[in-house]
Amino acid sequence: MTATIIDGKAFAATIRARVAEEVARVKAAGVTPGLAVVLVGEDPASAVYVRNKGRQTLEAGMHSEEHRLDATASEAEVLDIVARLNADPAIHGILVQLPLPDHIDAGLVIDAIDPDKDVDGFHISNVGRLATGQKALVPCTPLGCLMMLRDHLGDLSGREAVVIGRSNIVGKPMAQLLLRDSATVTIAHSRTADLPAVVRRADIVVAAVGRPKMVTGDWIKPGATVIDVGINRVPNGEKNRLVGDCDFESCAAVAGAITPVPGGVGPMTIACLLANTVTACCRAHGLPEPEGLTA
Ligand SMILES: NC(=O)C1=CN([C@@H]2O[C@H](COP(=O)(O)OP(=O)(O)OC[C@H]3O[C@@H](n4cnc5c(N)ncnc54)[C@H](OP(=O)(O)O)[C@@H]3O)[C@@H](O)[C@H]2O)C=CC1
Ligand SMILES: Nc1nc(=O)c2c([nH]1)NC[C@@H]1CN(c3ccc(C(=O)N[C@@H](CCC(=O)O)C(=O)O)cc3)C=[N+]21
Repeated sequence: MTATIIDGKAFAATIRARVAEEVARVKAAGVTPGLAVVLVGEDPASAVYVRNKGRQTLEAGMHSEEHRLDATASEAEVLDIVARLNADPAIHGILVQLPLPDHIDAGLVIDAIDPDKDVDGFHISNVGRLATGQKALVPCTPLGCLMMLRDHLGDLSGREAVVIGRSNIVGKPMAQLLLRDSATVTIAHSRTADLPAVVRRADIVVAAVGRPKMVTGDWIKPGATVIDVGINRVPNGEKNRLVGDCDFESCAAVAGAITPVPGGVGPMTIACLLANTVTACCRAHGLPEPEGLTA
């Protein structure tokens, strides 16, 4: 069997086109959705992400701003910028790029963001709202994965899903979203006993580990849908190359469908960030919410 390749890049372009339509509608009502990104220090791994984000925000017709601070900036300086953005009526979405330098408490900074502007969905109230089934802003990477799964599989109810990784930004919210869609969810991590056997049960595998090509084809149930969240830079001659957490060749030989890296989850993450910004803007102004762009 050879897997269908789920084209995240193409799917993300359709989401961004929908976002642009919604931006036009909101602008006609007199509001321009605005996204602010806060960067502390230079993280080379995040450079492409940040560049693409800024460009695509403008292309969708939104207002975009970047606030760059030196790596030596104090926690108080970061909190001060967040406070100003919270109070700024032109800003509907705030994203503080992670990781932050070690001397800054990331949890403190995230929880200082107005939850209604927290387009990453990392604030403790959004985490709690998602977990309790209330209206929330949902983390972009899991939201993008969910959209691809629904698009490819339709109804997810009753399906066996295994999420590998339990981070607050990917694994845990992914599991919450799958649970909300009535999948039977297992969260695996570094202490999971016999991980290959656990993954072999899955109709849906979401790999969010950060280990290049860890998941191999012999772990995959024939016909399963594999979502590869991993973004790993590995040396390739003079340059670096991006690979996922799944060994694409061997997994694609067994899976029913698989996302590539690059061109899978990454572009969907950015598209969902734009979608969350329009959603936050509509909620802030009491405008009807976009359809099909939320979880
Ligand atoms: N495409 C995109 O838009 C995005 C991609 N990413 C990528 O996704 C990957 C995961 O990111 P993130 O969640 O932030 O990473 P974290 O490092 O925060 O979490 C990794 C998780 O993987 C688990 N893990 C580590 N080693 C193993 C192992 N050998 N077997 C099983 N589980 C293991 C860890 O378990 P434990 O908790 O026990 O330590 C942990 O829960 C990275 O490659 C990252 O670059 C991240 C965000 C967005
Ligand atoms: N507050 C915060 N929120 C995040 O969502 C967040 C973050 N911090 N810090 C870093 C991680 C990583 N991340 C990526 C998003 C898109 C691509 C992406 O577009 N990747 C392209 C390729 C990019 C390339 O060529 O390097 C792809 O996979 O096709 C990658 C990585 C979001 N993150």
